[in-house]
Amino acid sequence: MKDNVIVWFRQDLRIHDNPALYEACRSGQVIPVYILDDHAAGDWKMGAASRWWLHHSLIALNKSLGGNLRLFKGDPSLTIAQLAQETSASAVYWNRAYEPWRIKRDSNIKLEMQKQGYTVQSFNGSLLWEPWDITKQDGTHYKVFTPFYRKGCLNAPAPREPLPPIELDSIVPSSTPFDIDSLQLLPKIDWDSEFYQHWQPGETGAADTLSSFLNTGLAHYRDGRNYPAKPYISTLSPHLHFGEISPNQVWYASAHTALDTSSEDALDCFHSELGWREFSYYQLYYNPNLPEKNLQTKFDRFPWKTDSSSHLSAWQKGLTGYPIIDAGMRQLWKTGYMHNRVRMVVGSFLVKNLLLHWQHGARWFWDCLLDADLASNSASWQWVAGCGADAAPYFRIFNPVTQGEKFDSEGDYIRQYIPELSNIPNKYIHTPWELSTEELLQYGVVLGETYPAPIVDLKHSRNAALEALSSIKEA
Ligand SMILES: Cc1cc2nc3c(=O)[nH]c(=O)nc-3n(C[C@H](O)[C@H](O)[C@H](O)COP(=O)(O)OP(=O)(O)OC[C@H]3O[C@@H](n4cnc5c(N)ncnc54)[C@H](O)[C@@H]3O)c2cc1C
Repeated sequence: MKDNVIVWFRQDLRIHDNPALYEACRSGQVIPVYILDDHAAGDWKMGAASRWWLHHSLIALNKSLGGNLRLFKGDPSLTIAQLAQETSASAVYWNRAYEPWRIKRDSNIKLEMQKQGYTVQSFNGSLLWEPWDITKQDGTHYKVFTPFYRKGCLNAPAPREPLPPIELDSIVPSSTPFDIDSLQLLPKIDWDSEFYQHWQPGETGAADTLSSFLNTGLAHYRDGRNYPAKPYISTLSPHLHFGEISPNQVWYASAHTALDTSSEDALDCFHSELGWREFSYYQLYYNPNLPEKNLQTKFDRFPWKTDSSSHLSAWQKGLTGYPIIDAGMRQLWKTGYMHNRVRMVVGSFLVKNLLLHWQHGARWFWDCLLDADLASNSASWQWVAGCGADAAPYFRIFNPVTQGEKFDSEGDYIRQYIPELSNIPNKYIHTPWELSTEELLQYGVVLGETYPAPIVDLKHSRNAALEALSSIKEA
């Protein structure tokens, strides 16, 4: 008779290429479990959009596990110890997670369970390279992306190839019903209705999304990825965040497709974006304060505005009067996602034109993004604000009008999310205020009524940002 092994699912909600599950299936009878732990997560417990995704992803995972996923809520150290006793398990396996609160919690659980005689093993199920495997020649860690990725990662041993499929005939049947509603993950207000049109959480949805990207997006990715109305990005981020697909599966599947279609150039670009994901985790691992503290401490003196409420609320609601900003913020609210180019532009606008602290933005994204990820969100906001490790220089201020004109020249993205501007001609779609009141009326727009007038002047706010920056330089 084989031993019982608890497999603790976390951000690896898949059965394929899941190292912990794979090893457990080889060595024993599997007891699969998911535990919602809002307590240890503290300030970074999952936001509303992530909870929606998790709800559906767990349903999909439970189906793949033949209805045998055990669900719990609370302190995992107690849950696992109790479950191990009840099921006479001899081992606990999980795939590693890298949030500081998880590292702390998991290390304690490992120690405690080992003391009690259990075998505890953790595996790499969500990164291409472990942070501690990528170091400079002098043993220190990288601070800048390009050398991290090109010298560090690409010269390290290649990422592990996806594991062979497993037989799931060794799962111990669950005696308790799968009560997903007990986790209370779905929003109480009806705000998620559009999510269903855009997303299919779960491993099948992840595989379909990857396959559609490989068929139609990858070859155009290098340039196409900058245009928010074009279908050349993968939209894999929530699937990757919840581990419904591994980065290894994505890395190797895209490499095979690129080889078949001679798209090596596009592949290099796509792989380097996966590299940014690795770099975000790397930064979080070496800077556990990344979500809360400026990496460049001189930004601690930055004179952020404190009377934030009206501008912040206009930004959150997509009512700033700058069409590309408003389209992005509305895309986020409606679909739980925002295109990367637009994330950078709305981030720059919040931090540089409105002079609001990047943490306001990071918090709002945390609640609204389906792919909200502590590593990528924190590292990206620090990058946008200019205070991160390898950040966009603070003086590089995205101009929302020129960004819109360059990357959405026909206004397709704007019209999709701001229907009240849909009749405005392309020439003015990014600058409706340049039309006269009569002309605007012709297109059904009354500035300040049907669509807001710009809430700040771009030139003045840019100068104010540069002045604020020079104040921290001189201090
Ligand atoms: C202010 C700001 C906040 C962000 N917050 C998050 C977040 O919470 N979660 C998140 O997953 N990404 C975040 N990103 C990074 C990026 O915008 C998204 O990963 C990307 O838009 C997801 O779309 P996609 O899957 O189509 O990406 P693709 O372009 O198809 O890229 C493939 C994968 O590579 C990874 N990736 C791509 N770009 C980046 C990047 N710049 N940084 C890290 N990983 C990247 C993602 O896992 C993505 O799914 C943020 C970016 C900014 C500017």
